[in-house]
Amino acid sequence: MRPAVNRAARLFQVKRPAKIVVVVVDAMLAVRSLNKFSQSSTFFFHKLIPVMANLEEPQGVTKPSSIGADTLKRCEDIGEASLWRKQKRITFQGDTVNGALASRGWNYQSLGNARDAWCLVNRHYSSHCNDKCTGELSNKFLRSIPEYINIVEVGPRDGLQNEKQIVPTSVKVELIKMLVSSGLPIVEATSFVSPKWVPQLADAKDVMEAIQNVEGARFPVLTPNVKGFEAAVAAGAKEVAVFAAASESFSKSNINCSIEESLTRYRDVALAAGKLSFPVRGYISCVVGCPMEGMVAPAKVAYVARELYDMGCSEIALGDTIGVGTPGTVIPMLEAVMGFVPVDKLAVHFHDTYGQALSNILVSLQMGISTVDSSVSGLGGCPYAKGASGNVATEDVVYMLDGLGVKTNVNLGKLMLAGEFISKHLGRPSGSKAAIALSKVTARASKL
Ligand SMILES: CC(C)(COP(=O)([O-])OP(=O)([O-])OC[C@H]1O[C@@H](n2cnc3c(N)ncnc32)[C@H](O)[C@@H]1OP(=O)([O-])[O-])[C@@H](O)C(=O)NCCC(=O)NCCSC(=O)C[C@@](C)(O)CC(=O)[O-]
Repeated sequence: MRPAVNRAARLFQVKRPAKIVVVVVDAMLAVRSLNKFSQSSTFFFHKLIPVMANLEEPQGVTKPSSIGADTLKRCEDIGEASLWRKQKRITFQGDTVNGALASRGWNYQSLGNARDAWCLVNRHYSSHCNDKCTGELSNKFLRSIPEYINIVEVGPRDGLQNEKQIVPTSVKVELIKMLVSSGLPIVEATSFVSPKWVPQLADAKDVMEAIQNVEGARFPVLTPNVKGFEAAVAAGAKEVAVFAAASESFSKSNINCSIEESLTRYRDVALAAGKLSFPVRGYISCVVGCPMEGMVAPAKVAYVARELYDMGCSEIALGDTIGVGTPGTVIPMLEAVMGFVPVDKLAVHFHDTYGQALSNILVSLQMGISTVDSSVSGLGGCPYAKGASGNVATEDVVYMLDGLGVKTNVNLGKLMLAGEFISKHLGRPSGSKAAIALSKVTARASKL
């Protein structure tokens, strides 16, 4: 055995042949018991030994050497045939499985079995890009994507505003706290709008007061006029958002005035905010399509964007309110807006009505956008845009960005807990495909 191990160590430049001895016996048993690999001694020496020898030994988690054939089989059952081949990535660039679990907000003990945790981590990280593109993003399709993406979580505001049943203030506050603890840097907390228009957010003042001591995130709120701005400031808000539209009909139905009238109101809000040095975000709804007018011309969006930027908005958020956009319409719209507003001042806000949100986000990132709005569990829909479904789910966005190797600072495990919390309260399944899929994996793993 020893000469074979030393040969393998030399062949693969593994510096710790002793570690190979520790793992080799169990590994041989495991490999032998897998029908698929039983004939494959080549696989064993060329792939398995070196990658196993490089594994760190995580504290409290079953050692790689004691992962038995049954676990391997089950991993294979859940699509993890590549587990062994991808083994090296389980160290998370020098981290241990334990650390990796902690960084995702999972505790291996809660999974019931450390081996499950090992599988889950590897499974979970299947969204990561391969080693070739990690870090440098050197692939030509990914090169232009920013290294860090700011996620603006709009669930407590955009996500809940359309809910028929009034969500108790305490639930909203708990949701916000859970979202913050997942690492989200910006959580849009509520709106200071007319309670006659949006009854769900009539408790805006109470929500703001309850989160005054919550640290670690910014909490912008929507204000449609100076009255709303003053109420927001009195309740402790430190930054606000105004919301215009690129479609006259939508402007009328959403805020009961024309685009020009809304811009006049927002200049007043921007002026008042400027005096307090508060940032103002400027939303534009219907940037590619309107529920009443149909297609919206990019030039109209560019015009409103320029007006909002000129009045002092620090960021312009481009909203596909009814989720009809595709990269085919989003790209020309972004091109038009970028003629007037610097790309680092732009954010994208996609609803997922037609299942296009992630592809639209991806092209936006490729065009240099580094701020993306999303809503936990895909909650949402605008009360004044019939048929608009939820915003793109934050879990899905984080999963994709993880896969691209883009930093977000968001812990997907903790984010999923926030999603579960609010979905449970609303009595319906999560609207996030990633959250549903990952929960199934967790449930299966806990049965192993
Ligand atoms: C803009 C208004 C107020 C105009 O509403 P109005 O009826 O034209 O205004 P008004 O000045 O005649 O006031 C009517 C009543 O509202 C009160 N009022 C007036 N302002 C406020 C205020 N700030 N806060 C609290 N109360 C207010 C005002 O005092 C008065 O009370 P009354 O005398 O009848 O008792 C109304 O249309 C409104 O509140 N609209 C909000 C609609 C909304 O919140 N829509 C959803 C947000 S936008 C969105 O979701 C899209 C986005 C941002 O996510 C991006 C995307 O996806 O596209």
